[in-house]
Amino acid sequence: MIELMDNDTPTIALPQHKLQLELRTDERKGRGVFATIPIERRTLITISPILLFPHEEYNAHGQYTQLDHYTYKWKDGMALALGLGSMFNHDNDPNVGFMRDFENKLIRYVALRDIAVDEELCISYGANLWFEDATADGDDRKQQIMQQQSDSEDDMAWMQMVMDG
Ligand SMILES: C[S@@+](CC[C@H](N)C(=O)[O-])C[C@H]1O[C@@H](n2cnc3c(N)ncnc32)[C@H](O)[C@@H]1O
Repeated sequence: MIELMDNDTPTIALPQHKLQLELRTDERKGRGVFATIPIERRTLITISPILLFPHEEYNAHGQYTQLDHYTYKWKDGMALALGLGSMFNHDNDPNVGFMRDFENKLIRYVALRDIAVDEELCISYGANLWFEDATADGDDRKQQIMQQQSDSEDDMAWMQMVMDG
């Protein structure tokens, strides 16, 4: 929820601490986010404020650093999600969707379906991966989901499409 204070600057609630999540490490994927309690579909998992790198700065420096494994496409450049947002691994059948909020410079992460205890919380990075996907299985529908996310300008529309199944 976003509230405007008297001076019109937004105050953004950060409810992430209500959910009991863990960081666990996988040999192939590195660190990832796991549920320790059941999470219901449509639950807001976390909100990550972003750090924006303008295109010029990113092209000159960022793309040659570790940042390139973590950044999201943004309106005017590339964005690093602060906090848990940078820890979600990729799955081509994701159980977590994300919505970029360009105006408030943050990303909201929402459960796309019910998530069980010990399940990893994964997002889709889209169709153009830069690493060997440890979870790929070549399923047609999943490939289609990835491609549609890559093509979509609208995170909300993509999430709706996945949730409608
Ligand atoms: C945004 S980071 C995710 C957090 C990362 N695992 C860590 O430990 O910092 C993205 C990186 O995680 C790894 N990764 C994410 N999803 C993966 C997957 N499905 N298969 C293999 N590696 C994955 C890749 O090395 C990728 O560059």
